[in-house]
Amino acid sequence: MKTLVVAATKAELAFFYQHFNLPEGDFIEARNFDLLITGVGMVATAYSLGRYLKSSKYNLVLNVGIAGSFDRSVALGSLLNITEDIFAELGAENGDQFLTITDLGFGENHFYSKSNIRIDLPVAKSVTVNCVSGNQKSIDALVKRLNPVTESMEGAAVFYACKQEHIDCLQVRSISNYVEPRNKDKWKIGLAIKNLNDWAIAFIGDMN
Ligand SMILES: O=C(O)c1cccc(C(=O)CC[C@H]2O[C@@H](n3cnc4c(=O)[nH]cnc43)[C@H](O)[C@@H]2O)c1
Repeated sequence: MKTLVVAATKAELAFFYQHFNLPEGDFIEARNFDLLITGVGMVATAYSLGRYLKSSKYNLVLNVGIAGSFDRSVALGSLLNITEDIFAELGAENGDQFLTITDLGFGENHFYSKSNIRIDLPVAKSVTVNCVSGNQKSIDALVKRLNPVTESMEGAAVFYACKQEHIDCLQVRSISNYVEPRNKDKWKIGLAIKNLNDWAIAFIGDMN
């Protein structure tokens, strides 16, 4: 059985590709792990994992990527172990009230990582969104309703696919920005990607 390393973009694993001397491509089979680049967002992620998880080859999915933090005490470039992830927008508005897909009786929107592998990083709760939050009113509403630490565009989709296929899953996110009205000049993408790749290289190295 193998580990499947999953990221939304190749750029988020640039140093990992270099370190393991991986060829270009969105699905790569290495000796000790496979790597899958899904594309950004929950739809691309679910489609891609649906294609590749069916092979029954994997005992662990490791989802890695950058993310925004709602919590200003989390330093940009720091890594978090996301153990809980929620599809924040999946449901229905009922005036000022938000009804989750569970409230509507159509399924689940809240997922947990399931793995016995201990990783030495602070744990955090995340939300997964289609639209990166950049409006102070919607940010305040999201924090009030779900109190997340981080936000990504894929995490809960990975947890969902792994739950469907009964495969253990870890999600490690490196904080590239604070969730605030959009100002990409303040994002520390390079630092977040470097720290994420150093961690992923060591993790995969230690496992094999
Ligand atoms: O502009 C670049 O150089 C660049 C390089 C690598 C990746 C990116 C991305 O924008 C990746 C999109 C990816 O980032 C996650 N993300 C990061 N911050 C947030 C956020 O505040 N809210 C939601 N998602 C965020 C997300 O998972 C995307 O897949 C750019």
